Formats: sequence, C-alpha cells, structure tokens
Amino acid sequence: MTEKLSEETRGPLLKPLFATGWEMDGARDALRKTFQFSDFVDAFAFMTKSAIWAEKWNHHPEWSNTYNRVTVVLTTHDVGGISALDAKLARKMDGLV
Ligand SMILES: C[C@H](O)[C@H](O)[C@H]1CNC2=NC(N)=NC(=O)C2=N1
Repeated sequence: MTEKLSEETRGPLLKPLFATGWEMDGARDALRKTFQFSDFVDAFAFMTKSAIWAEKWNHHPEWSNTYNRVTVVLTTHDVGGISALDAKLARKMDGLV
C-alpha cells in the first residue's frame, strides 16, 4: 500500500482522478487539485472532513486555503512519490465535496 506506484500500476489508479480535475504537480511526483467552494465556511468544512480521514489513515495532505479555495497536494513522503494511499485520499476528498 505504501510503495511508490510504478509506471504500470499508476495508470489505472490515476486516470479516474485526472478525469475529476486532479493533475500531476509540475515539480514533484505528487497529485494536485484546487477545490472551489461558495465561501470560507464550506471550504473549511471540507478541510475538517478531510482531516478526519487523513488522521484515520495516517496519511496527510499538503494544502493551503484562501477564502473559498483549497489547494491540495498529495504525495507519500515516506516513499518520495505517489502511492495508492494518495489515490485513496484523493478519491475520498472528491467524495466529500
Ligand atoms: C510517522 C508517520 O506515520 C508518518 O510520518 C506518516 C504520516 N503522514 C504521512 N502523510 C503523507 N502524505 N505521507 C507520509 O509519508 C506520511 N507519513
């Protein structure tokens, strides 16, 4: 679960995420997406819900919030790149919107 995804395995895992707006970070082996909400309260509610899953799975996003936007970067620090956990958390975050 926490191995860096190989070129062969990442295709099928990441393709559905690219379809929902995730993209490869330009600089690192990481997934990136900016979520937009109607206001700060909704953005922060999304962060709160995501944080509960992140803590439950011991897998934590890099993220920043500006008013109604939340930019999320997912990568697995322990392996230096994207693992299945990043795909799992990305899918979960999409579902929490
Ligand atoms: C010690 C602790 O279990 C590790 O540092 C966990 C915590 N959360 C983590 N989150 C992410 N995104 N990558 C990690 O490698 C990671 N490792």
